[in-house]
Amino acid sequence: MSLIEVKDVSKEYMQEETQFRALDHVSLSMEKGEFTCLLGPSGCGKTTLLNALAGFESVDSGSILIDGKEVEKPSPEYVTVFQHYGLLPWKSVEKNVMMGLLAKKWKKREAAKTAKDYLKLVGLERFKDFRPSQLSGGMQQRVSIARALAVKPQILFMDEPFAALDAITRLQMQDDIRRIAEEENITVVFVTHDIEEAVALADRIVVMTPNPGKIKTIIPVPFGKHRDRTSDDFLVVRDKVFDAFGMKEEERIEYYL
Ligand SMILES: Nc1ncnc2c1ncn2[C@@H]1O[C@H](COP(=O)(O)OP(=O)(O)OP(=O)(O)O)[C@@H](O)[C@H]1O
Repeated sequence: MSLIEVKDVSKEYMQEETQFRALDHVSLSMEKGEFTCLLGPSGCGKTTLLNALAGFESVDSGSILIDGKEVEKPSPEYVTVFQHYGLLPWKSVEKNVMMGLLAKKWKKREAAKTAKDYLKLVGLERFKDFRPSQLSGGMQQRVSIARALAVKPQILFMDEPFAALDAITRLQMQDDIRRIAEEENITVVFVTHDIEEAVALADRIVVMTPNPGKIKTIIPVPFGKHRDRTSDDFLVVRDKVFDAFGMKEEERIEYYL
């Protein structure tokens, strides 16, 4: 059995007195340790699906199972990282990272040690006494990732976590999260609308389309650890994704002829 199983899930919202189908018969499974990107344009239901997986939202029909159990509410085994870092501004970086551990009734000294280890993992050990406002956006997102990882989640849900970062920091963060997920054997479900980001990160890319939100296709990314954004293999997979969205250059040229 797969770690995550989404079976024939549909979800509708009321919009101006009409029903809007945000997810339409979505089925999908994800294996332990797999890095899955949910990719698609705005409004295709990526966040709705992620929130349903993380237990923040219910679905109208179908089922979502994690480890064989129906998802009914958020679980401490699964942590979500959002686009906005959600750090407490009055607490130090270290104390922010310790929060989840203290909530799990860890002793202060052990929580501080683990927080230090994870701050090291994201390259921020020497900033442990800083306040979040003294850090750049990329550094703050690293702190929120350290906080998420410190509780050793089985699954990490990430909703466009790098969307607010500059292009260079974003590339660096992509490499970091891919490396950390592998090192810690974490199952990651990552929402993005950036095709290159999905190819750089995923083991499998779930291509979604809107109106109603559906899975169009699933594209495997056979690179494992080695992700060279300039390699021919990378461009081939990227092309496949463009193709899935009907955006390939040849098609456009043909159209203009
Ligand atoms: N609470 C809500 N009430 C009404 N409609 C909603 C609600 N949440 C989402 N929707 C609608 O459901 C559709 C899917 O939204 P969702 O946020 O899942 O898309 P998305 O693919 O994550 O988009 P984006 O990339 O812009 O974040 C959208 O058309 C949105 O307007």
